[in-house]
Amino acid sequence: MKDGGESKDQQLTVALRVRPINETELVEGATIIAHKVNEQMVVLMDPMEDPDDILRANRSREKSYVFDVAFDYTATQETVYRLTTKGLIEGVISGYNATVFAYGPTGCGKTYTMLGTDREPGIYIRTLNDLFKAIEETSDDMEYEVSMCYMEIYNEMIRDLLNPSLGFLDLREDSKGIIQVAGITEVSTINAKEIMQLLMKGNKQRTQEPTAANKTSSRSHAILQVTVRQKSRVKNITQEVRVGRLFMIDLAGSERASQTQNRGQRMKEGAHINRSLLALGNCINALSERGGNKYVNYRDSKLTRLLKDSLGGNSRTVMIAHISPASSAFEESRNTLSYADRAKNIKTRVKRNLLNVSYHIAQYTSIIADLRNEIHRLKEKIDEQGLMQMRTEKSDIRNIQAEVQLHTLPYDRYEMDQLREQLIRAFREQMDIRRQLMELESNHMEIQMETSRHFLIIADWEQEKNRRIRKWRDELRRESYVKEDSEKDSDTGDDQSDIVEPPEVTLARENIYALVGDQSRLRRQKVIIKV
Ligand SMILES: Nc1ncnc2c1ncn2[C@@H]1O[C@H](COP(=O)(O)OP(=O)(O)OP(=O)(O)O)[C@@H](O)[C@H]1O
Repeated sequence: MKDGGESKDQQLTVALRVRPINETELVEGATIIAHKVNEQMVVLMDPMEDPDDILRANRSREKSYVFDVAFDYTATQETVYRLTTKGLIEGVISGYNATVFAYGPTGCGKTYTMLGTDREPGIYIRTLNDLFKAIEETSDDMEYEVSMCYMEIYNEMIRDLLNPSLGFLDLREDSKGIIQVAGITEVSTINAKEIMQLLMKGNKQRTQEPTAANKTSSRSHAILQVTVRQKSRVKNITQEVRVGRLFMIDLAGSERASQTQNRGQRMKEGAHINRSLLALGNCINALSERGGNKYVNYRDSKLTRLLKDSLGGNSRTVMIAHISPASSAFEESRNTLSYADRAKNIKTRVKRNLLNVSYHIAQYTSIIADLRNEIHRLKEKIDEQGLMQMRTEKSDIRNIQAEVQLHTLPYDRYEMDQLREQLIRAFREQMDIRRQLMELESNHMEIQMETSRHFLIIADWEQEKNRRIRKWRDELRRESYVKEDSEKDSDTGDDQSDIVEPPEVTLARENIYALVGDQSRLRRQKVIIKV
């Protein structure tokens, strides 16, 4: 894998979604304390504020937070998707990495945003639908391979949600520094309905248990990873493969263990969930430090190891923070808001992932043969146009072919490099001939059109002149009947010398003369082009 050259700093995008207040909260007598003020701002009121408390009287009752985008209970799944994730798709199919993760306390709508329901599908399915559409639109020139895997991290262990029987899987770092889950099932279907079924089925495999805050609380972090490999259909010396990876993550609830009244197993989970989230928080803290000098420890948890590229490295990343609007959730909402607020300072450096796949020697030979044919065809075309014989003895292509025939496998690196260089030269020459030929053809056509236009002006004039002469003769004949003999002797005028050629016709004659000159110059230029 190498740098794609284009690399730029990118701020982590932070969105906030405030879900609708629910029945339980209303029954408990909660009031709404989180309000969306405009497209980016949310205000959180402190429900404990007592107007009679003199000590606190001077403190503000509310705190406002500004994010890249803010949603409240009126936002549809489509709007949330469009304003957070849709814009990442183009990058992913062009070889950039992207990550979207849902963060927030339990029961605040993370799974609703990411997976959604059959009737209100979330970000996963909308992204995949648009991704396949975008691929279809460009698949005339490009060849794509899409694969997906769906996993959970539960108690610091990784499980395959598409095939849980595989047991616990390990994280591995490959030679290019990319973190992979060893042995995970990769699916490569592009049927959106099938994918939704797979995800729904996979989500049922997620470790879910009721907590005091959510009846079907997801105790794990769920990760949907989509890999798009793209290569051009046009044959070239080196085949460039672009690899874009998209992570869509539904994190486990960020609540404190004590708040969900969890004991025993739930407490242990809480500790593990919090270990991952704590590590995530520490990474976010370190990354958001101005100046960026602080050491970032990704190795503290599986989640941060997997998200290393997404947070601090090569990825466009979107965080969607979730809160409840209820007064009973004030503490959690405030924590979530300040966590999300800090994340706004994170910058990532995005680069396109390029992979160069060199052709095998047999393919080089076949490219050389193709090139030879192409050059031969071009030479014939130039000959057809009445050009001189092309100088072929010195053709680089022949030298290349001679080289190829001379050497048999195995090729060492030096020889391969030389061949590659010669091929590139031959490509350039071929392009140059094409370009010159096209220019000549277009000049030739222009001259022909110009000449025809001038000939038309002259032909029109000749017609007009003949018409005038005929008219003059008719008049003369008529007059000769009625006029006396004496008059017959009088001056009849000079028929043709009276008809003066208009200046545009004279100009057309001059232009034709000049164009003939141009044509012979063009012919001389064509002669100069030699392969
Ligand atoms: N924007 C919303 N509109 C309508 N219903 C919502 C919305 N957000 C959440 N809900 C509902 O609230 C409940 C809890 O949401 P969800 O399961 O998505 O929370 P969660 O944050 O994923 O919780 P956990 O961390 O425990 O898994 C669900 O019944 C869900 O349908």
